[in-house]
Amino acid sequence: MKKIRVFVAGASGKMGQEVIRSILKEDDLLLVGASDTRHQGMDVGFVAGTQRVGVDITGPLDIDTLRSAKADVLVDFTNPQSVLKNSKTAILAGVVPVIGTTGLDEAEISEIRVLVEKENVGAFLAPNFSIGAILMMRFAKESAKYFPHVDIIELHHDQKLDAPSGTALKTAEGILEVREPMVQGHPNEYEKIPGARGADLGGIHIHSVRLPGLIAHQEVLFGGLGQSLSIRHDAFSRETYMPGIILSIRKSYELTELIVGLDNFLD
Ligand SMILES: NC(=O)C1=CN([C@@H]2O[C@H](COP(=O)(O)OP(=O)(O)OC[C@H]3O[C@@H](n4cnc5c(N)ncnc54)[C@H](OP(=O)(O)O)[C@@H]3O)[C@@H](O)[C@H]2O)C=CC1
Ligand SMILES: O=C(O)C1=N[C@H](C(=O)O)C[C@H](O)C1
Repeated sequence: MKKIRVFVAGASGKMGQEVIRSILKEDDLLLVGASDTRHQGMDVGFVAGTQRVGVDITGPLDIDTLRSAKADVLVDFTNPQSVLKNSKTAILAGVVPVIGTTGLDEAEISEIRVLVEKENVGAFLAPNFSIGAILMMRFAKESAKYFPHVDIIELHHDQKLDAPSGTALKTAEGILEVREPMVQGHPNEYEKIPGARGADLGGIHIHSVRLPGLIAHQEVLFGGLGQSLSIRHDAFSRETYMPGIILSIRKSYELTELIVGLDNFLD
């Protein structure tokens, strides 16, 4: 059986550790390397609280390390400042990046697309790997055809760097595919404190809550005549992302184009 060779960037992080634990359980996946700014030189199995696996954490990624690991896929859960460089390094090394890190803007995604086409090496990007979150986005897009007035409230742990979340942005972008940009609320409304109405994408207001104790939660709130509709997803642990990540590794390792969104891999 062909084993898919996987390198994990952000190996010491909250997601990286969980991803490593999951990879080690799959017979067709082989962990061939790990990088992080923390725990350098330590065995990843030890860091992720599993068996010793003999893969030590190296520092920030470079092309030679990736090439010598003979990786097929780079799974990236680092941070918004590192993800573009890591993804480009992977593509230049002939390795398909599976990008979970959020915070890439449109121009950066275009840069990846251009490099993918030039190098004929694929890439996969998903702001959310949880099936429940994908369904929330799908139902929100459907609902917006009938309820054009919508606010998004996303709630995350207080260590999150980017706001709004990648999921909130993807939800709003999906809604804007079926409902024209428009002004919501009173045309003469004003903010007594800047930001009171949240971020605005095509009239959709996005509110970002950051509190200790939370993991990842989002409510898409629609208002209509005499009624409202709420679509809510709650991630209570990071295990929720693992089936989607494992599926994406299996579907991505032979890609030669950029694909965005886990929904592309679901029936
Ligand atoms: N797509 C999805 O379904 C999900 C996406 N995410 C996203 O994943 C990202 C990571 O989240 P999370 O695990 O919670 O974050 P953490 O901060 O817990 O982990 C990130 C890790 O990456 C390290 N790191 C930073 N720069 C580099 C680099 N250049 N090379 C290697 N490692 C590096 C960090 O080290 P240091 O602290 O020293 O900087 C840290 O150990 C975020 O963008 C988050 O939004 C999270 C959950 C689900
Ligand atoms: O930082 C997180 O934790 C998460 N980030 C992703 C996002 O920005 O949407 C996915 C999920 O919400 C968890």
